[in-house]
Amino acid sequence: MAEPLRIALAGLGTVGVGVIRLIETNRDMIAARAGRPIEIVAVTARERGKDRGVDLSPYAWVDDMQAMATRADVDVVLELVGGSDGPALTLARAALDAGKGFVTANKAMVAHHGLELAELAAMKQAAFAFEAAVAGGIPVVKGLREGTAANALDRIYGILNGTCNYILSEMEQTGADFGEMLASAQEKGYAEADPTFDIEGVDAAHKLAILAAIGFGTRIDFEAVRTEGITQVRAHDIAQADSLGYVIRLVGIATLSGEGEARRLLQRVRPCLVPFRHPLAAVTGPTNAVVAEGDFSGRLLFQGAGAGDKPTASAVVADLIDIARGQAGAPFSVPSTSLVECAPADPGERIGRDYIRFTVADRPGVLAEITAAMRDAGVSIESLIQRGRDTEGGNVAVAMVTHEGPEHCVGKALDLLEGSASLTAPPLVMPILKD
Ligand SMILES: NC(=O)C1=CN([C@@H]2O[C@H](COP(=O)(O)OP(=O)(O)OC[C@H]3O[C@@H](n4cnc5c(N)ncnc54)[C@H](O)[C@@H]3O)[C@@H](O)[C@H]2O)C=CC1
Ligand SMILES: N[C@@H](CC=O)C(=O)O
Ligand code: NA
Repeated sequence: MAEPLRIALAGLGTVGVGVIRLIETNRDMIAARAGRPIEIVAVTARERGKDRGVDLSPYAWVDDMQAMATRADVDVVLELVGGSDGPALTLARAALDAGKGFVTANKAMVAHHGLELAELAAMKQAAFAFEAAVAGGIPVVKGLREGTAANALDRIYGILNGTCNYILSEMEQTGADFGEMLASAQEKGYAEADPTFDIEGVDAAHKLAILAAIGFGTRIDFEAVRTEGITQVRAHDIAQADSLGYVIRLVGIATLSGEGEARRLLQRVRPCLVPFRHPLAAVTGPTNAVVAEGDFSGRLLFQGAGAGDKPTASAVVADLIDIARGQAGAPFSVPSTSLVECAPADPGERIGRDYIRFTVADRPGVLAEITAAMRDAGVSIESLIQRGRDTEGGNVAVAMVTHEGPEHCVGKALDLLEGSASLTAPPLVMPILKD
């Protein structure tokens, strides 16, 4: 058998321990498929003595994480620490600069610095891979990079955050409370170290920016992703959506439009109403799903576990196997210097239907004021639902569904209502996902 591929592993949390277990469990099979053994030689984390439920004695313990980058007995540095900058980024730069392969699950770092790292990797002829960074165990980076390589794509969208999907689908199915489900997602190892990245949509935005670059051949533009999380979604919205034939999911959508100079990229992460019949409606728990529409392939659906130790480890080790086989390839499908700039699209130009939830004072004339604002802004109302007298403090929730129209009209209507004494809380707008 050929020489082993020697790994230095930084980070022994949910994913790091998952990788150790996977390599130990499937050692012989992995060696056979990779054509050579994959061996962890050195590990590091914050606390040396912590019981992680795995035996670390076969591996050298390294106190200084950065020292891993230059060890002579290491071929690939595996970063499972997290954080867009700081020690993870320093390690990435040092490892690639030293000509080591570099594998990471760190979407925050790839979204912010992926192009720089890809350029460094190309210069040093070193492998750089991050399958686990997008949609955990789903081979969607590989799927887009290789499987759809012959297609022009104009829309990539999906459920990209396991924590949010777990929270929303549990709230929907069991009536569970948001905070309780977030704590449960953290306990199960789905959430980021800072879970606001999950619930505010930032984690999904990191992943969407990476997918857009791979699928469209555009330079990563994380700053242009318009991001809303799920913290404003109430049990009432979930129940209302259900009565209308929808579930609520946090969806990331990247759309490429126009040609040449007029080419525009719209990247958004938002809670959306998903029709029961749409494949994304059946995606529950920490599962992720990505839809890519190719001009020849048609609609492709990639679905699987988006978070958790085992699925994420599966994606990490798949990257290591590719490197062992000498098949790592260009991380963004084309050399990073060939990725093109694409200006952001105006979200107001989106044509679609929206769900709008108003929280209003329970008194006469309020609905007339809302519908007048809609009329004046050119928004056509498909349905308006106020069921009974609600909740706290004399407030009532009113749900509206619009007919298809330009999004800027909805924005104008909300501007007209801004400051109205009838509205006791800011409205929540959620688009209705098209089939
Ligand atoms: N948990 C999941 O389901 C998934 C996580 N990821 C990504 O994988 C990476 C790791 O995530 P988890 O394993 O969940 O995190 P974790 O918080 O469970 O583990 C992080 C590990 O890094 C170590 N660490 C942190 N800062 C360090 C430092 N300055 N020096 C040395 N060690 C340090 C910690 O001691 C810990 O062992 C993150 O980038 C995350 O976004 C990606 C896909 C799924
Ligand atoms: N926190 C992330 C983990 C995987 O990327 C999620 O919940 O999806
Ligand atoms: Na993946």
